[in-house]
Amino acid sequence: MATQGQVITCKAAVAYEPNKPLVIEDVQVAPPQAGEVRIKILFTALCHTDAYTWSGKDPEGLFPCILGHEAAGIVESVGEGVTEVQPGDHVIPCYQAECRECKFCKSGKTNLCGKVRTATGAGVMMNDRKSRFSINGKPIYHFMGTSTFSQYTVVHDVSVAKIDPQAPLDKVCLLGCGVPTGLGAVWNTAKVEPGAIVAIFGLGTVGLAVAEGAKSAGASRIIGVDIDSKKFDVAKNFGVTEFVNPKDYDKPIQQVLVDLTDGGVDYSFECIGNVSVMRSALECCHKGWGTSVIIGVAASGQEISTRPFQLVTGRVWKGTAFGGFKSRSQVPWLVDKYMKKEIKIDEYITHNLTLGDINKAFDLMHEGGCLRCVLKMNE
Ligand SMILES: NC(=O)C1=CN([C@@H]2O[C@H](COP(=O)(O)OP(=O)(O)OC[C@H]3O[C@@H](n4cnc5c(N)ncnc54)[C@H](O)[C@@H]3O)[C@@H](O)[C@H]2O)C=CC1
Ligand SMILES: N[C@@H](CCC(=O)N[C@@H](CSC=O)C(=O)NCC(=O)O)C(=O)O
Ligand SMILES: [Zn+2]
Ligand SMILES: [Zn+2]
Repeated sequence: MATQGQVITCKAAVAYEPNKPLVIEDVQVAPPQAGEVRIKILFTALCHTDAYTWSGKDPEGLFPCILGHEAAGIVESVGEGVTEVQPGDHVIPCYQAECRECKFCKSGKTNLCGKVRTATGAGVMMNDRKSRFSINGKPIYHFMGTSTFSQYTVVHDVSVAKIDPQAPLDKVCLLGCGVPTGLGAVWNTAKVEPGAIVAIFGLGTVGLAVAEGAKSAGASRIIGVDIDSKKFDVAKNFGVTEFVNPKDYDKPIQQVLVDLTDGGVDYSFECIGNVSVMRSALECCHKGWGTSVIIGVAASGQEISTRPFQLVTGRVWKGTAFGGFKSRSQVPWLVDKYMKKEIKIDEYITHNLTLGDINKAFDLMHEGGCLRCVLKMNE
């Protein structure tokens, strides 16, 4: 193939500084080294975690960088020793790696993987602790080990899920982050059982995927909590059965939920990234067994708190990354579930734009009507 082993120059959206508009640049993408894969990204969506890092509030945020982590594409070339994918394979880059060899992967207790995490947190590749992206010789940092706001990216081989080539890449790109996170928070982390009462704080893509997961798990009541009442209509289509807007009440929202549910919910999910709401989500849980799962990402310096008595009396506080899914093993399974119409994806896509419109896409994200905006990379 003509580009194998060559530097590729392509378009990418570069974040030079926190909160300054992204700039579409000609970026040089070096060939993959041993254990690395270069991917032609065809579609990427935007996630709120991209906006979070761009805001400057992420302690791991490095600039200049190429953000993006919810995407799909085709393998362009592979480095030495890469055996599980080859050029032409359809893939989803996975910010949560799965090496199957490290202490985390072998524990059977977590989907976190330790193999490349220090490198991805430092915006570089593990082999030489350098970036594969540059502009006229000046390095540009990677982000989350994925950097999908580029027409080509280089990732570690442990961060690539090979998927059904029949799957539409403009849809299954969403399986790179938000939808699996919500579904997995219910199925893997909380393990919601039939009949359970569930409260969901925040009805964006992640919260709606929690609702979808809770409905399929057989929850009897799914209570959506959001300060934007416009979210309620769309949330019904994902399984939410009741709605509560904290702005409509004078008392703390946890008390409202305890009163509505004869003592509290069985499971709650925080899908916002607000530490005060995280407290409410824990404290609306039923004494003795209620479990609250933190999904939202809170800014650097933020801390959670509650009276220890809340835990002494049986409530459980948990968190989840990528919904507890093992990425390389289970993303292909999620793609298959979508192909069999067992999970939704299309319904989360409210906007379609191109890479050149990326700043507009971020503006849309901050407006209430946008769930996921998918960018076509090659226009
Ligand atoms: N743990 C993980 O693996 C992952 C975490 N995330 C995080 O999950 C969070 C949610 O992501 P999205 O659904 O994409 O965000 P989103 O911004 O689309 O949704 C958040 C929702 O919360 C609502 N909201 C805001 N403040 C509120 C309040 N005080 N009370 C009630 N509702 C409130 C908003 O109206 C909105 O509907 C983000 O923090 C994101 O960074 C996202 C993906 C993976
Ligand atoms: N660098 C951030 C980390 C934020 C975070 O918790 N990220 C989630 C994924 S959010 C996706 O949209 C995650 O998987 N965390 C586990 C991990 O290993 O990063 C910060 O420090 O706040
Ligand atoms: Zn994300
Ligand atoms: Zn591992």
